[in-house]
Amino acid sequence: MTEKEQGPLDVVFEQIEEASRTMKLKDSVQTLLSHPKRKVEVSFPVEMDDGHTQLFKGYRTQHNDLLGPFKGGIRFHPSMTVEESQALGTWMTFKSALVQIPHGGAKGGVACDPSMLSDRELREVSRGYMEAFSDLFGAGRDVPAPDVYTDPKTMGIMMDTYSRIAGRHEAGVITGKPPLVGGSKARGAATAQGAVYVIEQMLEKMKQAPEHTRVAVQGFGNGGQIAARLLYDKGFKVVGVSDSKTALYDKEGLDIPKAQEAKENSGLKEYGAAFMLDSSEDVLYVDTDILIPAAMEGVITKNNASRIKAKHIMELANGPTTPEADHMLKEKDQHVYPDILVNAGGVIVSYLESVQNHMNYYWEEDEINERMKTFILEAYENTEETAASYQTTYRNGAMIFALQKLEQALEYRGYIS
Ligand SMILES: NC(=O)C1=CN([C@@H]2O[C@H](COP(=O)(O)OP(=O)(O)OC[C@H]3O[C@@H](n4cnc5c(N)ncnc54)[C@H](OP(=O)(O)O)[C@@H]3O)[C@@H](O)[C@H]2O)C=CC1
Ligand SMILES: O=C(O)CCC(=O)C(=O)O
Repeated sequence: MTEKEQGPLDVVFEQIEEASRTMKLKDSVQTLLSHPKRKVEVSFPVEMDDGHTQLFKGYRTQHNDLLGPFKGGIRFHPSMTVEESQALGTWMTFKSALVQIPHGGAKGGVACDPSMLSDRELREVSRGYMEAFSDLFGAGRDVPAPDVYTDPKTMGIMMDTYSRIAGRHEAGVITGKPPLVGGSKARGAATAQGAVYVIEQMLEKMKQAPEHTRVAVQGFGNGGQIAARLLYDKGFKVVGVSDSKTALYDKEGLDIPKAQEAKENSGLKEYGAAFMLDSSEDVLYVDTDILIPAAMEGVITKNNASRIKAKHIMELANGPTTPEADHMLKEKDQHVYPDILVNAGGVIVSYLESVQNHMNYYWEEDEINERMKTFILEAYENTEETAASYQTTYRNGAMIFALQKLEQALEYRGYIS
């Protein structure tokens, strides 16, 4: 199989395999921790604006709930499949275990292109998905959240749908809701904010100032756009950004508020033709200290890893780097900070949102961020220490730490002795 054909499920299986081999995990335990508890595929009808009824396919993989209720986002994307939900759900299990929150892993989504749907159609797709999975979801069972092309509004509609079915207010069924209807004040920026804490910690260890640090970001949505802005506000030189259509580059540093305004209006191209790279993908290859892939899986492979110049790759997206690319980058002394650490701010604040929903009492943004920072920086230290003790990569260190926790949970819950 060539690297190009390696899908996210092959990637996550290979990552588990490598970590298990390094820590000499028993085959039987590896098998228990690799396979999902449940994979569900549904079809549900939606009446479209032109009067015809369209069938949509929805997915949810509940990978593992040893440490607590299943947890993980819902993605609306044309390429969504049950295999992708399994891969993403598996990463969620490892992420929750690494950052030590009491949750398991899951992920789901709908195969659709939200940019082609009206607001009403999108609302009906959101309601249809929640209705189809209402038996699986619930606080204490499986608590979804936003992912690619879903947002707080989607979460609010899904919470409302579930509450209607339950016949009572059920804020805790989903996280990432608008704060007015039970959301956390910090969840919107949490994924990016968590990555910023990790980046700042790394720079502190290297004694490097933000002003002398260049960053390029692939993806200009919830994760990428907010990360670019937070880093710009802290004085980093954000030399490159991209979305699915356009990449911008300025070696002197882009004006990120201006790029955000362009994105809000007609698109990143409005920033100026002089700053546009030939293709959106080219943002990966610019001269930068830190590269932040913040879009989709499988963007750094054996076919292009040799073109990456960044010394540090901070995976804000899930699964952007394939195992072969990981090894090529390591050979060139380029460090990959893994997704399950770097983008964990989102799920940590989601967990804190669940806690607030249970208490029905809501903290201020700074308080939530301080709590999240403690979780993510502890995970950073555990990743580094585990990697050092096994003389391996940060990815492998993070995976090993998570496997150790999950193996312990198997024992404590009576599955192994
Ligand atoms: N939202 C969250 O809380 C969390 C998200 N993540 C992960 O972060 C990543 C991004 O998610 P999020 O920011 O929420 O998603 P969004 O939907 O908010 O944004 C996605 C961004 O990626 C861009 N994009 C899509 N496809 C490509 C492509 N092929 N090349 C370049 N850019 C592309 C989109 O472009 P355009 O604007 O043109 O559509 C958009 O700017 C995903 O891997 C997700 O799983 C991880 C943890 C939590
Ligand atoms: O906030 C959550 O519960 C999960 C977010 C997510 O899908 C992810 O971390 O990939």
